[in-house]
Amino acid sequence: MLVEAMTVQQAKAKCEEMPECAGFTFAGRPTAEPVTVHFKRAWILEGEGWTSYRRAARPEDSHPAHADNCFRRGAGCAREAPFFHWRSHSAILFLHGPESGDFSGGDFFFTPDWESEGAARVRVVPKAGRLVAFTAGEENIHGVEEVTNGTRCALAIWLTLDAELAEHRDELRTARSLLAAHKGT
Ligand SMILES: O=C(O)CCC(=O)C(=O)O
Ligand SMILES: [Fe+2]
Repeated sequence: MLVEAMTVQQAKAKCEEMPECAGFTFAGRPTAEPVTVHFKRAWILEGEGWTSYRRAARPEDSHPAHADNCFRRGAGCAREAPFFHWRSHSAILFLHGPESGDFSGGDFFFTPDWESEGAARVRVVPKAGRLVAFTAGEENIHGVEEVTNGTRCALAIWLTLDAELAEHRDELRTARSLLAAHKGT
């Protein structure tokens, strides 16, 4: 896909930057000197006397890191339309876990910021009846790691402190009148 002279270190960085890069090869043995690097779209090895580097496949998150009441803007998070800026709290109720055999992977995670490495993540393994609850802002960037098999089900619950923006105001009204009726008894 591309042939260019550079060091192996530079080639690794360049391959990471190109979404289609599967790896690269060059003639000869590993060296710190610049070499003629052949970047590869597909991983087909042929010929002798070449050194090859294959790019490690990074698992894709099934639900990439996000916050529930703002959207990423640079290093920060903009709490404004068109996002669900009125959300104050979130809760995820897991309906099953990997032990059910319904799916593999799919750990819920919190991450300290948008770009953090996987090692910095705090994971919650889904399990039937387990609930994770948190404030909905940028202090709780979270997501779901790759579901590698099957179908994963969870119930997401979002709460707001702004009664005017609640999606189910009729439910609020019903709750209020039930409470009022209860107080009267
Ligand atoms: O499915 C999950 O565990 C989390 C889903 C989530 O974060 C969302 O829908 O905003
Ligand atoms: Fe979320």
